[in-house]
Amino acid sequence: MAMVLLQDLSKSYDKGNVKAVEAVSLEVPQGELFGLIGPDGAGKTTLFRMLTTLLLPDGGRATVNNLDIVKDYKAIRSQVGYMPGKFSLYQDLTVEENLNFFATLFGTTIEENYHLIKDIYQQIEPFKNRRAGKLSGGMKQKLALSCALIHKPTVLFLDEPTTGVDPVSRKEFWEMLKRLKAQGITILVSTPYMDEATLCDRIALMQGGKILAIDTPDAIVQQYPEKLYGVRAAAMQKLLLDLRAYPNTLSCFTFGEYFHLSFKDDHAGAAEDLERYLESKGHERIGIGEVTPTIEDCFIRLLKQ
Ligand SMILES: Nc1ncnc2c1ncn2[C@@H]1O[C@H](COP(=O)(O)OP(=O)(O)OP(=O)(O)O)[C@@H](O)[C@H]1O
Repeated sequence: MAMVLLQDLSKSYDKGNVKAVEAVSLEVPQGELFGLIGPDGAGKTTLFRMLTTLLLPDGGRATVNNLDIVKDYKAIRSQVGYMPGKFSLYQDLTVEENLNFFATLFGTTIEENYHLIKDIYQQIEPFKNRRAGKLSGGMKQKLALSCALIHKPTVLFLDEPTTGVDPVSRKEFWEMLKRLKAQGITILVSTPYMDEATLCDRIALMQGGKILAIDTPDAIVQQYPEKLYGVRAAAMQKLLLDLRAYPNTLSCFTFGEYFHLSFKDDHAGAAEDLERYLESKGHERIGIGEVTPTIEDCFIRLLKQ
């Protein structure tokens, strides 16, 4: 069963001048951990705000647990958990007061659903009398997730939950998400971090309000159509110019300490031909080797199409 269903969902701002979400269609089955991957401004927040009924769409339709996001907004609000991108809890309330507040708002108590948040909340419980505004980034994130979970939602929307959080807390956070998924909660999570894409069951790559690709992370990577090579040399700036000028270069972009390159004609010996060309241009310490594409490579390729 589709727990979240979007059909041509659209939203624009500034009298239609900014198309934040453009005719997005997708389906998330019950119990899936679904990732919305895209850079700042891709439209992730707008999409989440429509699905959590905080913003009205201006085109298309969507349902959450078979409830219409416009007509059935009240019912949806009691069923979904939402962790907005910006820290949205009450900074002057303590950890426990914040959690109590959200529990009361949804007509429940901390005790009733403690089992759901136990794993997460236990880690911040020693600081339960501390004001939320005085917590570290990782602790704020755990409190926000506890508050989003306290009413036992069927669907959880997490907008960039790991942005600005240290790598250890990020890893812990994804482990928590896996445990929540195991309890049958459907999770939609957005992130600008490509490495987190591989932790999702399926992902949608989003840019400029549109979905560029949607599939499992493995399938997206396997669909990369060309062989990809990592290239480096002593003078990287000159290398980029020379690689771009090389007649057999199909695409070339910066990737960590390398340039990732694919050939127009990837014949046997194409890499050796390139090496000779670079030597003729005076390059030293040249390294060329085939690399396995990552989600980030796929994203960059889609953006250039
Ligand atoms: N209230 C608004 N008024 C006008 N334009 C807006 C408004 N909110 C968002 N936008 C624009 O809509 C587009 C999508 O923004 P959105 O916040 O949904 O993207 P995002 O992927 O969540 O990125 P971010 O992480 O920066 O929030 C951007 O071009 C943004 O500038």
